[in-house]
Amino acid sequence: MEGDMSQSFRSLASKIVCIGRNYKDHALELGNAIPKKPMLFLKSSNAFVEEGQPILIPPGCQNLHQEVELGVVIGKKAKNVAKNEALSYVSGYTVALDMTARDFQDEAKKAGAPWFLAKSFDTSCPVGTFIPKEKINDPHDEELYCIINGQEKQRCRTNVMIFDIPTIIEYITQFVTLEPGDLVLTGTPAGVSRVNSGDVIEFGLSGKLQAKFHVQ
Ligand SMILES: O=C(O)/C=C/C(=O)CC(=O)C(=O)O
Ligand SMILES: [Mg+2]
Repeated sequence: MEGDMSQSFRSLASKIVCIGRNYKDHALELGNAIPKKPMLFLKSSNAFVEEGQPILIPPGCQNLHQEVELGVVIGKKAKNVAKNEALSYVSGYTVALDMTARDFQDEAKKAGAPWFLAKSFDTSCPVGTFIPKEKINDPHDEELYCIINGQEKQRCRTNVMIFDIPTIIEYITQFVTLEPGDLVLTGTPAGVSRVNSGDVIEFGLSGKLQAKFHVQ
């Protein structure tokens, strides 16, 4: 299973479960309260794009933001998984952008409506390469970064996540079965910003993964 996933896990990524407000500084930069339990939303598989494909700005969006996030790739079917076993369901990691149409999201928040269009439009999840779990000793001791047009926007260690990966997997699998190839995005640190047509976004995990995407 894990060997098969070393080149690309695109065809396996049937769903992308995202955690929101999982870094205190990001929750605060958008004026949100610190969550008491993981906050979940979903991106559909059409959001997934790999290097070489452009990031598209959805029609009418005036404020598209990048959010760099550590991605957890699920290796086997997971339902009602206990925290102490959760990492055995992980086949590896990646880094992704949770592209967010912030103006659509603000409108949805005001209306008490779902974030679907803000978060799950085509190309809203650019994803780097797959890193087998053996190459990451501790996913909570890594550094995420994001650079736009050569200017650093986000850099943060993963140890400051509010809910760690075992807690996230235990929580999700009480409600939703995770399948092999599913991707769990663990939330973004502070530094989200507006991106525009023509921008070049480079992001990754220091020393382990680098990815580059163009905004069309
Ligand atoms: O509540 C908001 O205004 C925005 C929240 C997010 O977009 C949450 C995330 O996707 C995240 O924290 O990574
Ligand atoms: Mg996010």
